[in-house]
Amino acid sequence: MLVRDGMIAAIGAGVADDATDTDTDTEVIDGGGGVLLPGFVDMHTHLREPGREDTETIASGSAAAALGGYTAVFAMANTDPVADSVVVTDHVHAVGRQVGLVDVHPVGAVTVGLGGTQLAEMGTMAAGTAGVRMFSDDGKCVHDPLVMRRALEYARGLDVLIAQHAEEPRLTVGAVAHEGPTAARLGLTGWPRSAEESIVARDAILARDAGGRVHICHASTAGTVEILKWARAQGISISAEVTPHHLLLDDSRLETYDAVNKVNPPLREASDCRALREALAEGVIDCVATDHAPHAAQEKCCEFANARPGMLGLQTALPIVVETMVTPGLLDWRGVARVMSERPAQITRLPDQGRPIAVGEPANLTIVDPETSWVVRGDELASRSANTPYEEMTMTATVVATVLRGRITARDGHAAVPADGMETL
Ligand SMILES: NC(=O)N[C@@H](CC(=O)O)C(=O)O
Ligand SMILES: [Zn+2]
Ligand SMILES: [Zn+2]
Repeated sequence: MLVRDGMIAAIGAGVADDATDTDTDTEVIDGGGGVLLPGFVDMHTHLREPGREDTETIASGSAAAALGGYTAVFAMANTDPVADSVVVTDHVHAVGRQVGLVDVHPVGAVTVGLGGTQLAEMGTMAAGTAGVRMFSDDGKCVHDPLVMRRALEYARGLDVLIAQHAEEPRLTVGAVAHEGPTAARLGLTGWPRSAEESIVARDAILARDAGGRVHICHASTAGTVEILKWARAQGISISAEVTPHHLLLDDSRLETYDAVNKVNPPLREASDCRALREALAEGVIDCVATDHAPHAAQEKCCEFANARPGMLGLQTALPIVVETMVTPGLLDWRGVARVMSERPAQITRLPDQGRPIAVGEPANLTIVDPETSWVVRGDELASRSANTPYEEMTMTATVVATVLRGRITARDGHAAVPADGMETL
């Protein structure tokens, strides 16, 4: 494949040789018989800037994304200050462009300060230079049904997406773990499946009547899958994502009380993992999103009940999709392109991501070596935090290179220097 001016210029035997003969500046990447995919798109990333730059910056998170094979990420709004105004969303977008390792699309908050009562100025955020196209109070649920209804009505008019963190707060007071036999035995307060499912069902019905598009963040239960099937059959505009950790891990991980396994929604049971994998294979769940959630060591190395929920995800997503979906035969590589790139780009209406690999298309690409294994070490990841539940685990499938509009943003485990030479990495 020949890439020129950020676009795919030619594909076929010999095009690279011809190019290097005529232009000595041409960079050559030998794919080594690996897999060429459209660059991944993450609908759910926490970059922690502004406010908690000690745990992640837009630069460090962008490097992690490029190393994970991503060419676009959506940065959630639960920063400090909250991304509930055009000042913050345009700032995040501008810094993302300056860094230049991945397209950073800020997510706008649905309600002022994630407070759940007063709608944020979605229209001005959508009209800003960032062109915000997705709104979410993620971290908190838009639990008031009237506020959610209004948000969906406005979203319809603006043609933007509302992404819901589905958690009925009255059912999760004090909850820190999946409600089931494991939590009962360990003495941890339970978070029932119904806390998620009741909101998913309610929001499907609200979206039907408002005519807006709703997206379900981090689907975690078999019951959510059943509700999604029902809603789709009704023709409701609903989409959903699943995280790598909910595909791979279950609540047996909590035995050690190590808070690295604490996450919202909580790790569920093995039967839920199976249902989520099948739903992703069948397209009932549209895509994989990381919910990359960096936290400082002191926020994780404490009593389980007091630890912050969330885990790193950008650099480990692909090998987990390979392990849970490709190796068991649930998805082929075409399917990986669908769930990691094409569907998230379609849901968020990104025009230049998740495109076919063809002449005239933008060169947003990921080259994967499906055979090579590596060992996860939190302190070696590009993130400023190290809260990975996969410490010392061997992962198979390695990102050889990531290309953003023709520029190599990651290669052989090294992220490119940010576009303007920023030193904040
Ligand atoms: N997933 C998490 O456990 N934590 C997320 C918030 C969220 O996604 O709900 C965070 O911001 O840390
Ligand atoms: Zn959430
Ligand atoms: Zn999140």
